[in-house]
Amino acid sequence: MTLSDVRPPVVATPIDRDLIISSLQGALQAKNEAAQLGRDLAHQIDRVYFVACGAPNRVMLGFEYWLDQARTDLQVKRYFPAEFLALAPHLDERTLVVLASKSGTTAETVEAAQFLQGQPCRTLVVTTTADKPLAQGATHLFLMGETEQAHTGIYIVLQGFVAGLLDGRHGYPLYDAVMQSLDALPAVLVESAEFSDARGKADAHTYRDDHTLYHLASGPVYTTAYVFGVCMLMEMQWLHSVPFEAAEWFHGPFEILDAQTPVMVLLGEDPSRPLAERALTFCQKYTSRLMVYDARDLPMTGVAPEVRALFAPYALQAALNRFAEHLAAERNHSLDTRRYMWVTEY
Ligand SMILES: O=P(O)(O)OC[C@H]1O[C@](O)(CO)[C@@H](O)[C@@H]1O
Repeated sequence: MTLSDVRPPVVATPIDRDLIISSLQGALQAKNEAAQLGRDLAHQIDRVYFVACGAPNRVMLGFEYWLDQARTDLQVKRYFPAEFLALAPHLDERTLVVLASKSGTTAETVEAAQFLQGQPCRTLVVTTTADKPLAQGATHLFLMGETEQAHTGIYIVLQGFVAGLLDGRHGYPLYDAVMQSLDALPAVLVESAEFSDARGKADAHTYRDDHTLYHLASGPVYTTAYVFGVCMLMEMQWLHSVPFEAAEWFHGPFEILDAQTPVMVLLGEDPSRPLAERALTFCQKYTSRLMVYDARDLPMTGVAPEVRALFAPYALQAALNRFAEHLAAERNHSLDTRRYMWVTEY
């Protein structure tokens, strides 16, 4: 008898509206203070470095995109903590380094924070609770509280900060819409999950025996392609699950496609959407095994129309979480299983 014979079968976790909504209350409160800090620092800083691993790093990718799109004159860069330390970019009193971590314990991120304590720059840290190693010594600390939704919580806090920063520095016409819509985001996550649950179940059944999956997305929606493709399907399902930037699809990767290749295309509502649509048109021609998740199909109730594009990656993520839950059940492979991460020395 093997271990899998005695373990209970994996089941998809039901959508828990109250848990999702209550888990994000700390982040929603912190975002107001973060927005105020953004305004306060608007003319005190010239550069913002975003530093994190994994999913929080890809949340920051979205801010890089939107800060560019807003034509800010701030210098904005995003780093993995280990690269940040190895490169040691310019730091001075007009530099803000933003660090975020769901656990607050990720070694590379904590090491970067410790290094920064001896530097002339400011730091802004987002994590869960004050006892976490990452919370120590930050110039500005934002705590979400223990949460099941730390990835979205980090987004909420940093979105508040970035909205305040842009408004204070350049004037940001979307400021009020962003801040009000953030309050609706927890319910939007529930809504998107409920809206997509049956479809996620069907897709999980269809693709249960595939070991390779490609994900295509453009602009800020690449955050979702990465978090779903890598942090969920690679890390939690051990699948060969590869996210690609749609902008690069025609520069090599598309050669992998044949009629049996499973591809997921994620469509957002930001200016990069036509890039993903172009990749989709190509995929429709050459593979019959295509999944399209389009933010335009999601109601996003309570999100102002003019800021739907900012929220689309998170609404899509909530939809895809249902696919992951059902895939875990179909494959009888729990999303909590790790063989190396937090288990071995690395
Ligand atoms: O947000 P944290 O706790 O720093 O964790 C980062 C880790 O989380 C993930 O984003 C997802 O599990 C990993 O890719 C990464 O190692």
